Amino acid sequence: MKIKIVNKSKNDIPNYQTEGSSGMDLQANLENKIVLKSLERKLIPTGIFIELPVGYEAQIRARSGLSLKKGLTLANGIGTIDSDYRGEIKVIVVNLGKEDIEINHGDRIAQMVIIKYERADIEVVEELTVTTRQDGGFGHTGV
Ligand SMILES: O=c1ccn([C@H]2C[C@H](O)[C@@H](COP(=O)(O)OP(=O)(O)OP(=O)(O)O)O2)c(=O)[nH]1
Ligand SMILES: [Mg+2]
Repeated sequence: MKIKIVNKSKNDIPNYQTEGSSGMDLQANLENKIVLKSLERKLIPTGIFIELPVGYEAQIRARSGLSLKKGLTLANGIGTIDSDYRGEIKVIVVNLGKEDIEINHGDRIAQMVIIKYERADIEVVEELTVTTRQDGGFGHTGV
């Protein structure tokens, strides 16, 4: 599938790092470096604007290396980019580590995965169908 990208950043367009990567890395587009204190969160611009076909979303996800090594993750878990959004893609980072984290221009701070989604028509009912599980959850089958 194809998406349209406008690149207003001073970085290259986002790209897949390996043949089988599902996410393309997003780079920070910054005039000055940002320092994120422990538990601090900030909105990081990318300078990237995309247009997705209807029926597709983009998910912004943390990069595991940064999460593990520095505690840099996303405050919104997974960011959702709607197919009708035409604004700049921004990344809501949070420092879950104890040390300050420096973010410099060009740093690959997150990754973007393009996903097909369904929109549901809602049928309001009085009862749901019975299952073996019923309301069991949250570890009711054991850990
Ligand atoms: O990590 C993110 C999450 C969202 N967005 C942009 C694209 C998305 O289409 C829009 C709205 O995101 P979302 O629906 O998650 O936020 P909201 O708080 O529900 O805002 P809105 O009322 O504008 O939908 O913000 C980003 O750039 N980065
Ligand atoms: Mg919303």
